[in-house]
Amino acid sequence: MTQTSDRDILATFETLALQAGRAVMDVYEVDFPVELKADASPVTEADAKAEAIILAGLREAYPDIPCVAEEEASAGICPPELDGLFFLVDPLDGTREFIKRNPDFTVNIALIRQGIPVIGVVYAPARSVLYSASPEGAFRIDTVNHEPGERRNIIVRTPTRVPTVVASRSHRTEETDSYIQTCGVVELVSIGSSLKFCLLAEGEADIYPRFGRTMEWDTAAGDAILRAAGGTTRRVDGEPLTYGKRGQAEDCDFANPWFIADTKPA
Ligand SMILES: Nc1ncnc2c1ncn2[C@@H]1O[C@H](COP(=O)(O)O)[C@@H](OP(=O)(O)O)[C@H]1O
Ligand SMILES: [Mg+2]
Repeated sequence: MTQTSDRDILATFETLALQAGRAVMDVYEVDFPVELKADASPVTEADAKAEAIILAGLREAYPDIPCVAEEEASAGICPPELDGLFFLVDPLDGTREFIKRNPDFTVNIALIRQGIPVIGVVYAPARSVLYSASPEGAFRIDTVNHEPGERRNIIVRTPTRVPTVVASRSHRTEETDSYIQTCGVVELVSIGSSLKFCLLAEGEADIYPRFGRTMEWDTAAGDAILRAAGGTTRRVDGEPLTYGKRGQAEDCDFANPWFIADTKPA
């Protein structure tokens, strides 16, 4: 695929994420019911509306590229073949934050090529910031009323003497806490959602250890942004995290192993 078409894909991602973010905020600003999925995780109409906007847009623009999306996967809907190139969509990451009215929640769209997240957008509509990345670089875009504003290049920072560690706000585990204790003196920041990757990508944090459950759609877009900004995400054995792990033959799994994201390149 050419650089030009990477650019087209990124532009499509940005447009769809901004549209989905607007729909998410329309729900956020009024009272909304919360349902529980089969795995007991919460879901709202914002998740469904945002996913419908993103999937319709991706399928119209790129009908040949399969899409794996959180709400479809929860309903058992998965493309039969991924063929080394597919989209991963988490329409509302940090649903618990959304429900608690904490503005960390994000809209996430990624392109996976041969197991690697190469293009991604993460939009935090309640924070008015869109992160966007392709092999050409990573950007932070301030938004105004869900329209793109100033765009600036971002890169990871050289680790500071007292590193800043980011961890989940709502899903911390004992194993993550034990790992953080091995890091010595750190500044600890708790954030819900894929914004953790973006803080590393823009040089505001140094390490994101996740010794607990995540799915590929939770991490792919943020991981793409981190990689384009100079960092990467590795399994605990040190190998870069890969995508397209669909589990047993026919099912939708796409679970990640534990990982550590940091500011060192792959
Ligand atoms: N016990 C649990 N209940 C719900 N989601 C969980 C969970 N443990 C891990 N997760 C995953 O953690 C993600 C949020 O991560 P974080 O806490 O870093 O924001 C959730 O994404 P969703 O909000 O998209 O469902 C979900 O996939
Ligand atoms: Mg998620």
